[in-house]
Amino acid sequence: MTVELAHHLYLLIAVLGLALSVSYGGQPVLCQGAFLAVGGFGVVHLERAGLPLAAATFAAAAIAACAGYLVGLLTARLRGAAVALSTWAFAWLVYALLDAFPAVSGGSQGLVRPTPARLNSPFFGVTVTLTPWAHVAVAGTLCLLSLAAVARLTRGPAGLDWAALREAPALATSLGVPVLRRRAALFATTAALAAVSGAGITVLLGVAAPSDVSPLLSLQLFVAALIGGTARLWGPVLGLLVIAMIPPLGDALAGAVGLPAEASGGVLTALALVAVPFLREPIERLAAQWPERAERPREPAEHSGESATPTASREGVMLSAQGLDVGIGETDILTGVDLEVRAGEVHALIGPNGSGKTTALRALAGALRPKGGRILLEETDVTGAGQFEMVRRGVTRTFQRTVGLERLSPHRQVLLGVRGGTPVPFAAVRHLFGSASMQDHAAIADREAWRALHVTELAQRAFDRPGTLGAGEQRLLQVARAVATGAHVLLLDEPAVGMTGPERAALARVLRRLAAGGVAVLLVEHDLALVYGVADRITVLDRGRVLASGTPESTAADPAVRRIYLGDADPSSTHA
Ligand SMILES: Nc1ncnc2c1ncn2[C@@H]1O[C@H](COP(=O)(O)OP(=O)(O)OP(=O)(O)O)[C@@H](O)[C@H]1O
Repeated sequence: MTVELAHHLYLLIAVLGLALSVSYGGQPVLCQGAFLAVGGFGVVHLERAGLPLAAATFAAAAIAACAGYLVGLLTARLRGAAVALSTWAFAWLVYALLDAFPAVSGGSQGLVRPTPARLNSPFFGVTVTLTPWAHVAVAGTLCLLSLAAVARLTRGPAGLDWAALREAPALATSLGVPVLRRRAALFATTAALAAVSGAGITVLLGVAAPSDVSPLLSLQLFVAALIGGTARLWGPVLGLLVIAMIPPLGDALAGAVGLPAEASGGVLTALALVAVPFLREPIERLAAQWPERAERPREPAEHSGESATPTASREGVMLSAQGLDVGIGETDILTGVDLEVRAGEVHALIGPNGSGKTTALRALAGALRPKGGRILLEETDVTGAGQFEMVRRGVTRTFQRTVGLERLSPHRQVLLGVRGGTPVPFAAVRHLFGSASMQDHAAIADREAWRALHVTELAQRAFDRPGTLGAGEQRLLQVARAVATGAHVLLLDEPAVGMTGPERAALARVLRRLAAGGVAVLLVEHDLALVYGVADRITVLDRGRVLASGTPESTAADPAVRRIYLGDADPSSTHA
């Protein structure tokens, strides 16, 4: 009974680790058993090589972390079923390798090590005999430490990344968060915790056997992580309780219908997997009642006012496209587009549906690689630089559709923008250990967030539940997140969609305020009354080519614009 309890607590460590990738990384990882194997077999081999138990466990976890990081990088671009299949294949590969190399795995009997184990502390000269109760204490402490670490990380910079990875990876990328590396780092942590779990179980049972780390175990751990897939800390605990029920239920089933125990365990795991969507929905509904908690910082006094605008430090042309050709697949979308966006100006990009405005924005933001032409940021050629690089250089875009992070307060969402725009090395680890310098960084990030909230007139809503924000406020929040990256160039895709009249007026004020602060704003918009009310310069696109470009007056008077695009009406009085 005590051994079983310790066994389950060790497994809980693996489930907690897996929940990081599944719930936070949004990746259905099906190879946790393989990393348990790294820990289980690794610790025996490393001990045989002369390492003390604690060092052997640490080294096995480090090896698993490296392997996890690699697998994480390989699978980070994949989504959904592709991740599940590739990690499932990895689980089988490791299982097959254990079978193929009995020198490593000890064959079907496994590798035996002496039990009970002893832990020697070189510092205090203490020796602890790892009896089953000692294992319960060790495993329980590790579980509590893992839970506490995850809880602390969730409230810090890592929590922001995780929320974005889980709910809106495309948004995270557009804000400069390195999504692939973050997923790989989560995967590495997942693998390291599995290895600790595997090492603990091997030491507890005195044997590491291939049959104990089969792909079925990976599936069971996945089900456990999935049941609590709402990224709540109690989720994995609940999941493990379900998993703990499988062996006794499997035995009962085996007895009742005469199935082999292994097969009935598999049947029950499959049933649990099928039941997960039905279990998850009520759990998620319950979890959604509590938005993610974070420290609720007070607004710094010097930023509680209208005057909070970006600093006007640059002038002249900030971003320009020269003869830009962009295609998607075989289709040419933009041909020879020239465009100049100046510091301190709102430059509107207008044109009929499908004329290529969003495509131009995506290319300028680094989300699409142009087929021809150049993109210059001030004097620097940035053609082909990716989104990540462009955000670092001060160019950020918003999306045409509203993308929200439903569990993060507006303040935290804006902090995500700050985090993407001005990354702090090893921020998550430094936050975890309460580094003093991290507190300074946090204070700076907080000031930036408040600045962005004030510029966009959202400061009053900073801590409200995102779901209570109106459609227009959600659009402004998109702008606020982009502003928070510290962008000198903002590429805004139809920010007025869904806005009421007063909200449009607020948006116009926000755009003028940003320009007055020195930001170069490229505004894609169909609301021509708004455009002609705020723009300093207008470029009209038609079928992927520039039809006209100049001041609002000159484009409004341009016969080609009137005739071809606006049907002879005066564009400045038109709502499209
Ligand atoms: N992923 C894609 N694959 C193929 N064609 C695409 C893709 N995205 C856009 N297009 C095509 O490129 C053209 C330009 O689209 P784009 O969204 O840039 O236009 P737009 O001017 O922003 O339109 P709207 O005002 O309706 O948003 C359209 O004909 C569209 O069908």
